[in-house]
Amino acid sequence: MRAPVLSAWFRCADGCDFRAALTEVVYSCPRCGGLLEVEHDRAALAGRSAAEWKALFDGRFKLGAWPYGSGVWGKKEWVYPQLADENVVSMFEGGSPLLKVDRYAREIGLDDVWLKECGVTHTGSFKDLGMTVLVSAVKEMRARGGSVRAVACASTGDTSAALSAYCAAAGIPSVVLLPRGKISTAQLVQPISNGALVLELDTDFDGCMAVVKQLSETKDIYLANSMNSLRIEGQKTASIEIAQQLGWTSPDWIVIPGGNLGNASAVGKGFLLMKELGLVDRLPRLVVAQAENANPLWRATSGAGVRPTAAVKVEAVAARKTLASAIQIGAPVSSRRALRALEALDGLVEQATEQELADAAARADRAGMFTCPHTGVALAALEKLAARGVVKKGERVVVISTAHGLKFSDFKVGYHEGTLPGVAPGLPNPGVKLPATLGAVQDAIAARFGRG
Ligand SMILES: Cc1ncc(COP(=O)(O)O)c(C=O)c1O
Ligand SMILES: N[C@@H](CCOP(=O)(O)O)C(=O)O
Repeated sequence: MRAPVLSAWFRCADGCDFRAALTEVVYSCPRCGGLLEVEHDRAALAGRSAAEWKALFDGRFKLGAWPYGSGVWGKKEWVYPQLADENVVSMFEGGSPLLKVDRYAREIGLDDVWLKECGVTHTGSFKDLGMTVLVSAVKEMRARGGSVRAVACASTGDTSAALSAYCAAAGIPSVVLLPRGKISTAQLVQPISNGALVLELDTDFDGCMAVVKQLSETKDIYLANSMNSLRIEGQKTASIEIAQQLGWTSPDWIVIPGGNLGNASAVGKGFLLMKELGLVDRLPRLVVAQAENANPLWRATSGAGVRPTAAVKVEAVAARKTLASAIQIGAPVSSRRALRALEALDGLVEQATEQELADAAARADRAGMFTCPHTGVALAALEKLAARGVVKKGERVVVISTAHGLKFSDFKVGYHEGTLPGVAPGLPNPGVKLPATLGAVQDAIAARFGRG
């Protein structure tokens, strides 16, 4: 079979006829101001059958000649087909485990729950999936003599970690704008270590986002946040991977935590493309979970008794402090994209209090996981939906775990020591401090498990 010629380009996601090459420095539609999306030549993609695509992707999965063993670049034809291989900047991202979490499922009254561990990756969060694409695109632009001098982002910690690592690997300068004192130490030290210019601003994430948008108006500083739709192309491979790991089937539900809301649209985009090209025969339903302290999408939808559709308008809120610090976002840039995905995937929006997210994360950990607080938000949402009978026994659920729990060790320690503000831990397990004697140790074992 002769391989079809594939290509992708930017187009206005809000329906204007604006179109631009992926090597152009542009993030929103110059005509209507809407965000862009990457469009693929879908007729050319349909030139290969579903069986051929599955065989190609399966043959490369976590194997194959560089860079095709990467979970993202193993699907290069669906991501950025015309990118030169020598410009790919990859850390072998993707290919993350999909765990069947039976003990946890039983505890919450379900029986087919899976955890997609997107945090088990080079910089410890799902942001690597999109950042490999964006930084590779920048490398390609610079190789062609483009004007980009540095790449910049606003961040609550994970985007900045990914940006700085990929830029360091490529030898491209990076600049990160962080809300001072509002991200974990582990996240702060990542861009510092990778040599980024780390700017800690006296504001919150939304304030940093406003500054970085202005900063990137000059075409020499390239914007790396998910409003840049190149990121979405990489992130959408997580949904393709989920279907692949489930034997090319869709689960009934996908549950994700939402902040700036790029990832909700990425999940939707991946499933819609797979359905269109026949790799799966149905779509999952999508749940976006927000922290109650930073819940603009929830307020505009479930909180107002309104079904999430593209017509809904999301008002910005002042995001309050939450243990799920990476989603402390009040003015999500991708709310329109997320609403479109929610509409297409018959989705709904749920929220979780600090107590609920902390206990849900601890419950999952007690069943062998090690979840970040954002994944705690998603799990708490799932627990509430299961308790209300919206998600039912017999239905297959995939929860996307977005970051590694080790980035949030203060959250874990605080929970078990009972020092988290506003949280009375339901499942505390603090370390037991003892004198160094056999008797003391035997007594502690007996106190927990009884005498043998
Ligand atoms: C760990 C983590 N989980 C979830 C999210 C939410 O993703 P999104 O901003 O794409 O909604 C973020 C970032 O916002 C994050 O860093
Ligand atoms: N949680 C994010 C917030 C920015 O999101 P982005 O996907 O739009 O870059 C972070 O880690 O910075």
